[in-house]
Amino acid sequence: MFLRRLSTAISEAEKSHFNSLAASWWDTTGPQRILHKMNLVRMDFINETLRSHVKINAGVPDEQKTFVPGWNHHNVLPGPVAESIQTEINRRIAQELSRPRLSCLDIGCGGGILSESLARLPMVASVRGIDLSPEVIRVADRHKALDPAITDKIDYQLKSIEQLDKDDQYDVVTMMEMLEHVEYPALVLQTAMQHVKKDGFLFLSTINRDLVSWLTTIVFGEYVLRIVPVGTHTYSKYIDRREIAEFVDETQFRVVDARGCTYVPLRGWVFTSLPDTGNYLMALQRME
Ligand SMILES: C[S@@+](CC[C@H](N)C(=O)[O-])C[C@H]1O[C@@H](n2cnc3c(N)ncnc32)[C@H](O)[C@@H]1O
Repeated sequence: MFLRRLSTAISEAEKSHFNSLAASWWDTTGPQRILHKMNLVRMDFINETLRSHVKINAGVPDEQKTFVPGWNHHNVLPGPVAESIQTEINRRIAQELSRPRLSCLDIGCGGGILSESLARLPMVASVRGIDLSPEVIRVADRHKALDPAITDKIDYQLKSIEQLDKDDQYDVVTMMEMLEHVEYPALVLQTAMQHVKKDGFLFLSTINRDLVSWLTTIVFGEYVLRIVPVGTHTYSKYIDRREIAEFVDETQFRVVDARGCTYVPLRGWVFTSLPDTGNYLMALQRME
């Protein structure tokens, strides 16, 4: 078990499974429809986290930092502040949120559902999407060309996480619905963390190993409702949120947020307050 969690390779069966889904990746009523629907909650999660951690004094010379003593350069204020200061802070937050400045890496990007949404955020300057399935990268590349507003912001590359240049670092690294498909998640996670800049974020979504997730993702998702093809998931590859926390070096990263999410028929994906049951999202921030 321990060894399984230390190497990174994806099995040939998983690889050909994703290649076979490539053609229908962008069909929002097809086999990947659950990823399309899920993308709404994951973008809310990413957006909220980035907005609440905007550094509005970044790049401002010390003498121009007019704010209250003890303020920690984030938009978190100690105690009551004058209205004019709050107005100035709000102005700078809005300015930062509309300035394209963040570089993103989307690991296991598939056909680019998340990569494209990231590229549409005004604060994002560039997105690199990597995946080891040639068919899905081809589909991602073709699809981004449909929207000139994002075409030049995204760069897709056919490569696995292990093939990334060691020195490549990004403000935001995402790894959505990927860890439950690799043979050895601990090393994949640790490799992903190496590519996060100081103060940057790693966002991931995956699935706990429990009865609820077995019932929702495999029994109902694959066999009863046929939402995803049979064989999409392997229960033994699911990873508990607590296991992820154990893989993380606490001197380097802190868990900023962890939220459960679940699919409600006729409503779509919603957040739950149960990150230890079923599907979940996590945000980690690099401190060192
Ligand atoms: C379920 S799909 C998720 C796609 C995308 N992240 C999303 O949520 O929309 C998982 C993807 O991870 C890719 N993948 C798995 N192991 C990988 C690795 N070691 N390096 C790069 N991509 C990998 C697969 O080829 C597949 O396209």
